Amino acid sequence: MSEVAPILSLRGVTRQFQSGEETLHILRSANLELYPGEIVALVAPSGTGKSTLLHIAGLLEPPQDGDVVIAGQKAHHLSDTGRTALRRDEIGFVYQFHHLLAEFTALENVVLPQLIAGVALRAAEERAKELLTRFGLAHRLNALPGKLSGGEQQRTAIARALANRPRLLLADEPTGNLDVHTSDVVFDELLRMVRHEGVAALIATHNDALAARMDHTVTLRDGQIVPF
Ligand SMILES: Nc1ncnc2c1ncn2[C@@H]1O[C@H](COP(=O)(O)OP(=O)(O)OP(=O)(O)O)[C@@H](O)[C@H]1O
Repeated sequence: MSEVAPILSLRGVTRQFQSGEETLHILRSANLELYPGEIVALVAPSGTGKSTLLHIAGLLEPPQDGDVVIAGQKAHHLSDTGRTALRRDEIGFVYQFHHLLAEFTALENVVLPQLIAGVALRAAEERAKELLTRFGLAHRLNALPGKLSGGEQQRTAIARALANRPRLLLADEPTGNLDVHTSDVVFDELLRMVRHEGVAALIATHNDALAARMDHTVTLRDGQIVPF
């Protein structure tokens, strides 16, 4: 039997920014391996590079050095189109703010990424209903985002991120915009859903109690990804 391969590998990933005269060494040859179904918390102080790391892992920006490997494919060997397809097919993103399309209903927001990926309308609607129902939103399918509560908006955004059955979920403070109680509930639902779907997840949070619910925690120290 072959060994299980990581769904995400970061190898020697380096990213620096120029701030006036100063060079900020945010990632210094950082390494990480995330295996299928593994749920890892990324907890580090503000400004240490969590969002930068998630952007690079999600192929939204390239590192200055090093490799990002998603599902066995080296991102820098791919064309722009290839990277876009890999991102669309394998990666779901959840941000602190939901970024739902305001003029589309909750259902349509979860259907749309599937249509873009080539899924037929009826199958996309089935999948969207299944996900939204699992998030307790069966009665809100036709609501516009502006009519949803903050928790409902974020549940819809999570359903959208999972719609195309990604093998990797990247989340940046996914409940950071919600009140403490709602954050707690939505976070539990997110984890339950990620486990149910067998998705590997890297989730940045400032909240140690939320981090403790994941499989393990890493942090950023001197530009390296290390166990917390
Ligand atoms: N495009 C950019 N140009 C210059 N500096 C940047 C750029 N993007 C990020 N930085 C700097 O890099 C550092 C890391 O930023 P990043 O947003 O990754 O941190 P973070 O850990 O996610 O912070 P927070 O928890 O506050 O969201 C910060 O000092 C930030 O100012």
